[in-house]
Amino acid sequence: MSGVKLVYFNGRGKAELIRLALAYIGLEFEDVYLKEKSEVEKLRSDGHLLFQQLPLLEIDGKRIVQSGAILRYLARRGGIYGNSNDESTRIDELFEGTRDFYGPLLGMVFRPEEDVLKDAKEKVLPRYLPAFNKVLEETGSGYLVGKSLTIADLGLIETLLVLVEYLGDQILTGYPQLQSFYKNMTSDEKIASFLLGPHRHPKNDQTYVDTVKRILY
Ligand SMILES: N[C@@H](CCC(=O)N[C@@H](CS)C(=O)NCC(=O)O)C(=O)O
Repeated sequence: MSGVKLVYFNGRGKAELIRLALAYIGLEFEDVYLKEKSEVEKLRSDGHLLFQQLPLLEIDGKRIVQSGAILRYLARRGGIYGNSNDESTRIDELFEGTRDFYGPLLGMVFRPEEDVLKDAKEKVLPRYLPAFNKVLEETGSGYLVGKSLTIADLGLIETLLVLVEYLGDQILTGYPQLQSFYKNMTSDEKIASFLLGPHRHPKNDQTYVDTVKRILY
């Protein structure tokens, strides 16, 4: 096992935030996209997937699964996980909030026929947009916790990027702190170069949805 490898399906899903985190903390890595069911089955039968699921990060001779564990590992390694137990706990609260916010948005891509979009607009957005806007207003630093970027900010910007991409930037109207956060984060040098670079996976489209369904179901 050599070099850093992120193994996932050919899409964003639970891997995109890991790609952003790897790029942000400056680790060179290779994206390994599995496109066939046989490739996933091989990893499973080789015993490389603890719970039979992806993503999988190979790094420094280790194999790590569970996106939350991978992201925290990278956050600790890159110094974007706070400086005390209290700070890390606050980061966890907000980071978990971004993951709960992001989850239903993935459903917009996979199950548009099930009114997921309507549900997202009526239930998910009113729960998370005001809450994150308020936190940013309280810290006043442009970041969710303290005065510098943490993994919680990366979680939030990835969620907002998907939201704006699918629903348009008017979705942030009425949330001034989130609008400035979106603007500042997308113009951050490291984030902007990730967004323009080779690791940013293109918007999930029907081909992607079909491929994932073919591999998984
Ligand atoms: N809690 C796990 C969930 C991983 C997960 O649901 N992976 C999906 C793809 S996004 C998968 O591998 N599904 C195949 C399966 O469950 O057999 C994580 O966050 O990494």
